[in-house]
Amino acid sequence: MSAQREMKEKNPWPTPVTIIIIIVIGVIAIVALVTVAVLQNKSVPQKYKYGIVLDAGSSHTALYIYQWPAEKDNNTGRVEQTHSCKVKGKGISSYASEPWKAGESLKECMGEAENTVPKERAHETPLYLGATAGMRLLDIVNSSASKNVFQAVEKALQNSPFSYQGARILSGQEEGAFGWVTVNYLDDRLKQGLKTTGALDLGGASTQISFISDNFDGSESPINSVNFRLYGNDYNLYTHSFLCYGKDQVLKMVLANQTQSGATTVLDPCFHSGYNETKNYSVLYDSPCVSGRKPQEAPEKFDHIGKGNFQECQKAVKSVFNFTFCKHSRCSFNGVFQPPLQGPFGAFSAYYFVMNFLNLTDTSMPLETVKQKLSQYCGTSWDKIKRQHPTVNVKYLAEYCFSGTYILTLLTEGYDFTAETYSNIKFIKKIKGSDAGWTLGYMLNLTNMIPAEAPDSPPLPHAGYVSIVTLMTILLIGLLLFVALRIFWPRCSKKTQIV
Ligand SMILES: Nc1ccn([C@@H]2O[C@H](COP(=O)(O)OP(=O)(O)OP(=O)(O)O)[C@@H](O)[C@H]2O)c(=O)n1
Repeated sequence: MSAQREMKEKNPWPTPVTIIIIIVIGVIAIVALVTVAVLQNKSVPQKYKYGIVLDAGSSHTALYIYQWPAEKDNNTGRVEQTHSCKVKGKGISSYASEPWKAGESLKECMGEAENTVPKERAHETPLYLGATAGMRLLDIVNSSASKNVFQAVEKALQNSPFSYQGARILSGQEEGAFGWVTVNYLDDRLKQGLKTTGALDLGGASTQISFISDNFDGSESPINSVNFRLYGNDYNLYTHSFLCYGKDQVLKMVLANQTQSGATTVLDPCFHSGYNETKNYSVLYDSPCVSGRKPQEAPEKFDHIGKGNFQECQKAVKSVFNFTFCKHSRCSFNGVFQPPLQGPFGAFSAYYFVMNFLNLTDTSMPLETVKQKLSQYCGTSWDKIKRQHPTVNVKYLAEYCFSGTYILTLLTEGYDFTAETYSNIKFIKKIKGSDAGWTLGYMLNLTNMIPAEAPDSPPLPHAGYVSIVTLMTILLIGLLLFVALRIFWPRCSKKTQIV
């Protein structure tokens, strides 16, 4: 047979039935992938767990409610402040002579807590009360009065629907350390093992400084050392709390220094000219921070008259610091060891209230300019100040010149911030919606919400998972398009074959 050339067209692809099956499987696969991706990323209605902390400070009590995703309380969910309530009236230590009022005072804020925490969560919501320097001082002068106040407070809290976990006085060291934990937790520095921020807390009766220093391992002054292991990282924190160095007690100490002669008139450079109030010697000297120093021949009252002079005020404030003795290699003041300052600092509580009022929270402003502005403010007459701030509580208003001067003196002379390092301080009230202060750190610690070791990460991060699903979907669509082209435009896929 002679060689015959037979031109024969042959389609190399599967039959239409096979192709339809492939398309159907492909479509099902895409639908399944998209459904899974959508379901994975769908925002399910979030359920929360709650925790409540009462900060019983020297000047006032505040209630904070925290929440975190219920399914993530195995240390991975973010805890955030969802509500806060300022208790009306003074701090619980001021109810020493009528303790039942301390319990009564909490009722309004406890009511707000009941309205905030869902009823079904209340019984499992831990409730803590921590008292700070006001109660520390009361405990020193009258421990039975302090016990009575706690009893009254406990009674009020035990009657709440929450899971009451107890009320106690925090040590100054705890107050400093938990403030540091709060700031660094909220900044996400702990989980990521980043360099930490120091914490500066100024209250009414005490002040705290806490930071990590490469030059501090706790050996020189063990009482200033707190060790943590958090998310797999070790921290050796330097912390110190100065009792009596909160701004209300320092004001008493400065005034005590000015009234040692038992005078009936005191010309005070830290108060505005035109300020004139009659005050009681016994009220001024009622605190253990100045007790024993009341002049023997003191009259009942004295006229507290403002002079409005920043430089003189600085001198008067400096007189409450002792810089002359130090048995360590270096000290801040009053013989307290302090390693060299290191890193950025967050300054909160009264640091923020005062500097914010004075419009001096911008620390990029040269320190000299800050002093000039404060000097100008202190030199303004009391009448003008009152006219300029008609809505501000007059008690606070009268003290801002003194408070600003004390803050600058404490930071620069006390802790040794310089013109260069002053800009390392950031005056803060809140971080990502939660107040800076010891309460959050305290709750995180008591509820074991910060693990010592880093939690295991999932085999695939969320972003990786979404990328893989997207890639596979694109590939499948491409494959289906390719197959469809082959079917509907067969010529594109036909090749002339020579058999
Ligand atoms: N707008 C405001 C609010 C408060 N203050 C002052 O800030 C201090 C209160 O700070 P805070 O952190 O609330 O202190 P306490 O917790 O009351 O005090 P401590 O921690 O020492 O017990 C008080 O001196 C108060 O007069 C202020 O100057 N301006």
